[in-house]
Amino acid sequence: MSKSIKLAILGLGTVGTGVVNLINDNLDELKRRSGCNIMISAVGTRRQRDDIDPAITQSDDLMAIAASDDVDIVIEVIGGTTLAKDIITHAIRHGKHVVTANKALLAEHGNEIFALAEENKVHVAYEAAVAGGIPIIKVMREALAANKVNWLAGIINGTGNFIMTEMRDKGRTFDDVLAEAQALGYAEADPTFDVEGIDAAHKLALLASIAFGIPLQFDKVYCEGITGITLQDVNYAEELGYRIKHVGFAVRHQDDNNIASGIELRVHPTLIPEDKLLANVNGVKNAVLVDSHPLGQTLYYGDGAGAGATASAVMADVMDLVRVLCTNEQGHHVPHLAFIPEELSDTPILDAEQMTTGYYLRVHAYDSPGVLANITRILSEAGINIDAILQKPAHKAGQVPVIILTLPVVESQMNSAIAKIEALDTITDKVVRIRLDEL
Ligand SMILES: NC(=O)C1=CN([C@@H]2O[C@H](COP(=O)(O)OP(=O)(O)OC[C@H]3O[C@@H](n4cnc5c(N)ncnc54)[C@H](O)[C@@H]3O)[C@@H](O)[C@H]2O)C=CC1
Ligand SMILES: N[C@@H](CC=O)C(=O)O
Ligand code: NA
Repeated sequence: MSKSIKLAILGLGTVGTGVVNLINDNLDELKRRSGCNIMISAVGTRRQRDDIDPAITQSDDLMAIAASDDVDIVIEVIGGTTLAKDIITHAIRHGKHVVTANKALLAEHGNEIFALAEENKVHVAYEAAVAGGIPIIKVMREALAANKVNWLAGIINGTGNFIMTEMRDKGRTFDDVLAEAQALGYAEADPTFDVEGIDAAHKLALLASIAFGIPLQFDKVYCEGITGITLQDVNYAEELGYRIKHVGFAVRHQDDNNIASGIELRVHPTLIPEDKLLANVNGVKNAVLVDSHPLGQTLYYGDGAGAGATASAVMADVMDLVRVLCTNEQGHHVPHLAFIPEELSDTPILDAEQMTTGYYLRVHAYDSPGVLANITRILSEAGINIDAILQKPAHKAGQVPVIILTLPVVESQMNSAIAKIEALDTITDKVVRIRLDEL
């Protein structure tokens, strides 16, 4: 065994403990695959843990560990965007390679962190930050490196997908399933990030950057979560042959010369035909569908959250670095992006109003003659094609829910049509809209 590589694990929560357990369970595999001796030299923890090997330093001084001469790779799994940022930049400045699961930090400050890593010739690896255990960053960086990515669509929040699946299949309440997702270690410290789509938006920003070779632009991602989805909509969608999933889309628009003219970045609930693979990704599973040239469509599927899956991704990055450190004494490094060419550095992220999708509309109207005709007239005048209509029997005070599926339409057109529908005297509530994608 040629060399020893020393790891520091900062944060012993779900993921940190998962990494310690993985190393204990699979040490022989790790050594055999890397040809190196891999050891944990320090852990950063608030309280001393007696289940940790006494040979490993335990400290609550995370900044000191990050700069320690006794550490080659710093694994940041405390989460958050303040202390985690200080620790990571401190580690980079001290020449440490960094492995992190922290998508919130990278989505918000990744451009600066990757630039600092470049300057210091170290690597910041983040496989665990996107789609948990699915090796999607590795796929983008390595397996699809020769392809041009046209678009990708992914179910990239395990907690949200777990909640939607349990609600649909078992009729459980939102709060009950969320509490279970927290107990299972799937949810973010602040679960609003999961259910309001913010976590998925963080991950989409990272995916789009690596897929299209553009800077990280989390602030431009259109973001809607799952909190507005009711069981009623789930059931109506099913009657029409669709499942509702929370999906992140990154779509490259190009001009006639094949130059990127704009990029769509959006996360929101969407209807997917029930026979499509993405419609059948359930529970804590994630999946990312990538359409690239010349390969075509490929799908990546697996656990999107949880200790074991996330530790697997963290250690995949560690193994990459260990191989490099063991074979190259000069400290070879792999940049996040080799460079961002001038023409890509300011590719616009399109406004949500310019995006085109199909829609599921649920309109509540008084059961009076001509009401349906009025709605369909407004849609037709707005140039919106109806794909299906379902009129349910009146259920309260003579109100009828009318469900409409439309063909793809530009969002601004739909906004003005919905405003006109809501202005009709016969309409009793705000129109519920969920986007629909045939994928
Ligand atoms: N749980 C999951 O399935 C996944 C989590 N992640 C990311 O991994 C990171 C960690 O997530 P979890 O392990 O789930 O969170 P967690 O809350 O279970 O663990 C964080 C740990 O860090 C410790 N910590 C925080 N500040 C500290 C300090 N100053 N000194 C010492 N210890 C400190 C906390 O006490 C806690 O034990 C987050 O960035 C999260 O977004 C990424 C993919 C999946
Ligand atoms: N909270 C996240 C954890 C993994 O990234 C999720 O549920 O997907
Ligand atoms: Na991953």
